[in-house]
Amino acid sequence: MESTSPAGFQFQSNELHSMKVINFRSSYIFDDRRSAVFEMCNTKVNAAVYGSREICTLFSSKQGSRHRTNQFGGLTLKAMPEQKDITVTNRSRDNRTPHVLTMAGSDSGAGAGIQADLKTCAACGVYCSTVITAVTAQNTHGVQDVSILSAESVAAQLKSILSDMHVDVVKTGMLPSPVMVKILHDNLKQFPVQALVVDPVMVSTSGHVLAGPSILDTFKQDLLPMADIVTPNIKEASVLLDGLQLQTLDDMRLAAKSLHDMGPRNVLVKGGDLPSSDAVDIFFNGKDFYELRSSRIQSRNTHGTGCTMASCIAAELAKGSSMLSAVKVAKRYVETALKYSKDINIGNGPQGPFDHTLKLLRKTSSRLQPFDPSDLFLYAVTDSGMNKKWGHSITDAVKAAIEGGATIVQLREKDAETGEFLEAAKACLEICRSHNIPLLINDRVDIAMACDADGVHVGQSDMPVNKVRALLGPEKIIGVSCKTPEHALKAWADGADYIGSGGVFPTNTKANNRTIGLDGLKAVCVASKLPVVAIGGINLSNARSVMELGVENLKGVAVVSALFDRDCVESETRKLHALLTETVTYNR
Ligand SMILES: Nc1ncnc2c1ncn2[C@@H]1O[C@H](COP(=O)(O)OP(=O)(O)OP(=O)(O)O)[C@@H](O)[C@H]1O
Ligand SMILES: Cc1ncc(CO)c(N)n1
Ligand SMILES: [Mg+2]
Repeated sequence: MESTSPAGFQFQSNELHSMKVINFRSSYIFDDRRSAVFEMCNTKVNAAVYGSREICTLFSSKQGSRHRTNQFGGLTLKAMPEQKDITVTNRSRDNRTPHVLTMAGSDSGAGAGIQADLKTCAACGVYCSTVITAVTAQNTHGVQDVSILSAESVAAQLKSILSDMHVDVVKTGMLPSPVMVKILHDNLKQFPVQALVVDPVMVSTSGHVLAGPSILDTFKQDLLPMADIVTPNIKEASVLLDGLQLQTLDDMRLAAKSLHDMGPRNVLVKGGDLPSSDAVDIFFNGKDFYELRSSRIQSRNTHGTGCTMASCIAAELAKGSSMLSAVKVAKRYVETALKYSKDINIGNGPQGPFDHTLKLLRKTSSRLQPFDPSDLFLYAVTDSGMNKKWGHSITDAVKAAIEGGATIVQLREKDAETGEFLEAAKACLEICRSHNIPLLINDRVDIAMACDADGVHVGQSDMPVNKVRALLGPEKIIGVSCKTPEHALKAWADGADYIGSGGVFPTNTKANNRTIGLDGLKAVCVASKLPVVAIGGINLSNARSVMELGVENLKGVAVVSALFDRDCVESETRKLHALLTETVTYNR
């Protein structure tokens, strides 16, 4: 069996049973090789894995100085979800602060460059250190001066940070001379990080050249192959592709593919400068294309959107997000920030900055972890009637489900009185947070906001997903019930994070609910660009048939009665968890 980590790194074979690996983190290294950094809770050392995609060699690391250890030499790893002794996951971080290092130019007007990166990371709750490559004199009229820093200064800044601090993700912006790419390469070889986000900044929006033609070959030959994602705008994509003209979404897809062939693992071609009514970006991961669409905000305050987008992607990756989730959150973040600051008035020129820190105005969420599709594996949905029947309090029921192995919880209290529901939600949230399990609220956006739950699940006739998103902000989890491929595609376009599809089997929990069967579920999964959780009448006797559909997007099952219409919720959950774990390969 083979498992793909959230960061897309693959392992095979099964020789590692006694070692518990927590905190998987992929990073690129050198000599065309990828590495992964592990922390072993039993050995209490950091270990890095250097190697090709299949065979990995473990290195241990003490206080930053990495040396090879024979104990792990040549070891082949298997991430085996069904065996709890190896958990390849990116969620446990020992309370370490997620950290992005930005290597970019200073923008005196503070809308783009280093200043945008610092503000974006702050708004995302991520620490940001800085390596300044150039100092620009820039305002809302344009760029008046550029002073490039010496190679020695840039090298010293990078080393200073990387030799001391634990950096999760490096993000690059303005790299005005080829030697800076080499310095970056050499430093990352010595101090590997989880991911490299490359914003191939070349020209400012006002038309000023920020990195001249001399950089082009280095970008193509050295920088792009190192990148986990590269984020060109239309003009930069064109320059990188020898003047290819980009006018349509199909052109952008073609460009994304050609850029991917140059070595980066993911490509985002940004369409901010395309004259269309929506702002559409194309994301390509080497396999699938995703069209990321948001409304175009009519505003002069769009200077620095590109830097902001790349920093937000880096910040989300540093928090442990998968690449696609990071890009989606970043897209929403830019849209929300532009909307929020569309009328602010800074400077007299044609290109104003926007306010990155909008989120500081909101209470920041106390849950740092982003949504991970594997959270949908065993999705527990509560039911007040069932709890009453068995004499369980809602908190006891939630606790028991989590202890039995539930990976996400939804409170579905159809007939609860609002004040009571809120108190119950707050208590459940405390339990979920202590286990690092996301808590969603069915339908009631107001309750979710009042208790700062991790998200909301809505049905087709509840509040529309785009309205829920506007209320909850870019980071919260939104799920939506879908019965058809059309519903699924709309859910993606509206900005949901996952879909629940069913009823797969007949159920008493929901009156007048049409059953779509396994075939209906499969059709939705195949069409969906979002992860899917199956729901409706799923229990110990039929869960296997659901998981064995073997469709990639199907990440788990959502269950009400089979967990909560029982005397012992914990043991029922445990049984279902064990059964699910036994079934087909799934991605964790
Ligand atoms: N007016 C707008 N409304 C909504 N989204 C926008 C708008 N302008 C740009 N975007 C989005 O912002 C992100 C950055 O894209 P853009 O093409 O502007 O990058 P860029 O040209 O590198 O930015 P800059 O050079 O100003 O830093 C993309 O997701 C894009 O779709
Ligand atoms: C310093 C700097 N970096 C990047 C950009 C691109 O927006 C800019 N205008 N200035
Ligand atoms: Mg732009």
